[in-house]
Amino acid sequence: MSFRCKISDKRVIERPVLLAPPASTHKYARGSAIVFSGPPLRTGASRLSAQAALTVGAGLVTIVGEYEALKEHAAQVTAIMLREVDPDLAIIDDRVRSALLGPGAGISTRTKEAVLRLLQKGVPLVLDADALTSFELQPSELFGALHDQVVLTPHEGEFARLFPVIDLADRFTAARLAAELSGAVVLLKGAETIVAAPDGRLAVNTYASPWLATAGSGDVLAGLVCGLLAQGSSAFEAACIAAWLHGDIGIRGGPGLTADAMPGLIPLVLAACLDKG
Ligand SMILES: NC(=O)C1=CN([C@@H]2O[C@H](COP(=O)(O)OP(=O)(O)OC[C@H]3O[C@@H](n4cnc5c(N)ncnc54)[C@H](O)[C@@H]3O)[C@@H](O)[C@H]2O)[C@@H](O)CC1
Ligand SMILES: Nc1ncnc2c1ncn2[C@@H]1O[C@H](COP(=O)(O)OP(=O)(O)O)[C@@H](O)[C@H]1O
Repeated sequence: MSFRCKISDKRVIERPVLLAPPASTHKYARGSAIVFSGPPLRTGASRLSAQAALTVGAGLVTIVGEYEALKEHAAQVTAIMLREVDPDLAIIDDRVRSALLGPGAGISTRTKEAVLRLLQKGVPLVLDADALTSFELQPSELFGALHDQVVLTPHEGEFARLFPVIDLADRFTAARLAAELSGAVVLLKGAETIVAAPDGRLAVNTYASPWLATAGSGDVLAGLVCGLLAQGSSAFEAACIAAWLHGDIGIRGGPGLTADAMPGLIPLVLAACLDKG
């Protein structure tokens, strides 16, 4: 594992410690991640996620999608690989350590089916945005298929759609109940981000900035979680570390910060976390 997660006695997430990869490492040892693309003209969100996953340290990141969508990505990315999606998801082979689905995916039966197929693969998984909202009418269908290496990353709107029975007035209790109900780690986004695991672990990230409230910011966060899962962090730790790193991106970025600029700040954030010992 590349990061040590630190949480205070008061359940506040602290600066994580980044361990440099061993001299003998190679890109597959650092972890291979898959990010699912949105359809043509909706590819930006998944691209932001993929850039964040790669920059936070996954050894390889592949964007998977339909051919016309990949053409858009090809005009924008270089280090990130592109592969056409196949119906059986054979792309999720033994080397793949994490996946992300939802940013820009579209709210549809197609997205729902893709989520359920992906969950059957058992790979550590981040479900964000439209992958959550697509289950608004039948959340139990999603909950029945989740496993404990899944991280759900709703903002309050998405949370209310997926967990209509849970009152958001107390966000700590809401996140804890949602993790229990769904059986997955829940990262509830907002000015304070709460992370809850089905086994009762709970943490909060207060180290953030309102400059993070900008379109695509959550897509970057989802990509960070995916990139950390690829490197071997557990679902709960990946969510906690990502929330802190994302907060630091916001603090460093400050006024004028856009999601496009966020991946470029990640190396500075990582350098400040690097274990010098
Ligand atoms: N560059 C891009 O391509 C971007 C694509 N995005 C994608 O656009 C799609 C829609 O995502 P959105 O999050 O905009 O919209 P949603 O489809 O989640 O709906 C937004 C609605 O949710 C409600 N809501 C309640 N609490 C909220 C909160 N805390 N934050 C935001 N909305 C809240 C509001 O009523 C708002 O009208 C997703 O697939 C997302 O990944 C966005 O992430 C923005 C950037
Ligand atoms: N006022 C705020 N203070 C700190 N962080 C915020 C604030 N508002 C939003 N954020 C963070 O910005 C991100 C927004 O994500 P999201 O709502 O999914 O946007 P998008 O869908 O456009 O990517 C979340 O990580 C959230 O925690």
